[in-house]
Amino acid sequence: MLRADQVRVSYGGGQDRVTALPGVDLSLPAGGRIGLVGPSGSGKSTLALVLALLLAPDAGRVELDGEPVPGAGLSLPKRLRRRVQLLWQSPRAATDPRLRLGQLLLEPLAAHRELPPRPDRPELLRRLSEPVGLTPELLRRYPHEVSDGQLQRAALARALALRPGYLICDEPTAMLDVSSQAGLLATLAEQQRSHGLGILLVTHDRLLADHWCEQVLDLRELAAEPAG
Ligand SMILES: Nc1ncnc2c1ncn2[C@@H]1O[C@H](COP(=O)(O)OP(=O)(O)OP(=O)(O)O)[C@@H](O)[C@H]1O
Repeated sequence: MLRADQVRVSYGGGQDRVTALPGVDLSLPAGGRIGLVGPSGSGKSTLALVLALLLAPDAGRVELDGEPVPGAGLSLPKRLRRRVQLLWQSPRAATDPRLRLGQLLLEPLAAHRELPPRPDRPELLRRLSEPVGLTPELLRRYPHEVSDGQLQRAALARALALRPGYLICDEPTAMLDVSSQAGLLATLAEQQRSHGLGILLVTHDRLLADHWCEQVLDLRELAAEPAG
């Protein structure tokens, strides 16, 4: 279970202070599929960053499989960081344009010193890319040589490379056309089933959330007091 307990986040200071999350609870079960909806500015992305262990809340706590998470980002031990991954809305903003897709997939493994010897890498790349439908030919291309849908698939394979227990998806289909959206959601569902991945789908699209998720939470109802 990945849990946010009375999580509070503010940005800025003085007159510019904005309370993005006023004290919010959310639980994402291992192997569960939870939707998070709410209007623009209600704090969905902020809560996504907190749950992805990238932003430390001002107050409240985050718990990962029963263990309190002490802080966020690079201050956390690698063994905690690898357990939760984030799939961003824009794959172009989230990927290094100088790396071929195959290199993008292997990068997290290199960062965690888990890259196998060179002769074993083609097999590893095949294992990472096949479930998301990327061909070896696409893996040789740079991000500017592929579509948004193909790049988002590479971003998903990259997020799954370290075999996380939880995946936070912040509007992952917003930049994609309808057929790429359906393909990505089908791949996510398959990962949930086959690997017991817990998935939080952040979206402004209530219909999509109702259709795809086992439970849908509205951030306005989670907030203990109105954001402002
Ligand atoms: N880095 C930041 N600095 C200052 N204010 C911020 C920052 N990030 C978000 N905010 C503010 O915090 C509030 C919540 O923003 P957030 O992006 O979490 O909402 P959201 O529900 O994801 O919105 P959207 O659906 O438009 O992406 C908003 O009022 C926003 O303007």
